[in-house]
Amino acid sequence: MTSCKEWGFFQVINHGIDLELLERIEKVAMEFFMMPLEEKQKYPMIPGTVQGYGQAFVFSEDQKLDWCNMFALGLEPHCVRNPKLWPTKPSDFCETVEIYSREIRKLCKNLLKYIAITLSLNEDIFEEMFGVAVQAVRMNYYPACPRPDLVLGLSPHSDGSALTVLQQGKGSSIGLQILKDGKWIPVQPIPNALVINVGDTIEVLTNGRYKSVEHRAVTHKEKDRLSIVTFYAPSYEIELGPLPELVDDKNPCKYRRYNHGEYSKHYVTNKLQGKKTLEFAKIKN
Ligand SMILES: O=C(O)CCC(=O)C(=O)O
Ligand SMILES: [Fe+2]
Repeated sequence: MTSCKEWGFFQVINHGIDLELLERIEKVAMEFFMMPLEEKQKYPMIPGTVQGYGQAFVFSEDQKLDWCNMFALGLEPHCVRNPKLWPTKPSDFCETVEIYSREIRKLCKNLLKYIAITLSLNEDIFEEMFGVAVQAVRMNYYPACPRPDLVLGLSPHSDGSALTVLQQGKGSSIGLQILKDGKWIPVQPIPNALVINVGDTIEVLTNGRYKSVEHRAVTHKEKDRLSIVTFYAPSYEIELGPLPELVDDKNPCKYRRYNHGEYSKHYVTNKLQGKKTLEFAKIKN
């Protein structure tokens, strides 16, 4: 957790999730991506939205695209689900996503407790504030790329979530990188571990004690890559800003209060550009 404050991310090995489940989710994700295009296109990501199969964060015809196919689904609360986008094939896809999501949700709740404890806050502070937390999953498939020097797998960004749980596919190429002191550092996968990213929402709530991590994905010449990414965030209805307990003379308030739904909308309607979306919340002197 201490390294997390400095780095904005960490890897958990003792996450308590059955390794068989981690394998199962990878299997159904890969089976989905390996289906013929016509099959996947039955679940299209409509431009300007982030659910379904396709490429998110595309806003103009001359934008250089990332080398990545995505398939994303809203999960919780149920009102964020679009049932038309839940695939019928592979046949165990939906069931596996449901079980996986339930386990990841428990993990997120636990991790938020630990974060609260490291800040000497009531351990339930985030849970009580978040309401029914919003959860979504995004599966990213990066095919091998003949010119990795010319195109990124996923452009630099921080996640708008409170926390993100990122599972790197077994046998995938190494592709996730984080920005630290102006340098891109590859995240070496630890077998069976899950990567946890601090998202923008935790940066705001903790008044910058925890900082969201800027990260990107690179492609590989010969190997493809899969990642399964869960975003965990407060309910869209809540108003949030730095916790008063973390604001004082030495730590002046760095972010304004805002509605989380508005922030989410701002996030998904802007290109991925490092931590630029967080400008939305920053108090400028
Ligand atoms: O594929 C990865 O490792 C990064 C994915 C990611 O950052 C995202 O989906 O937000
Ligand atoms: Fe991300």
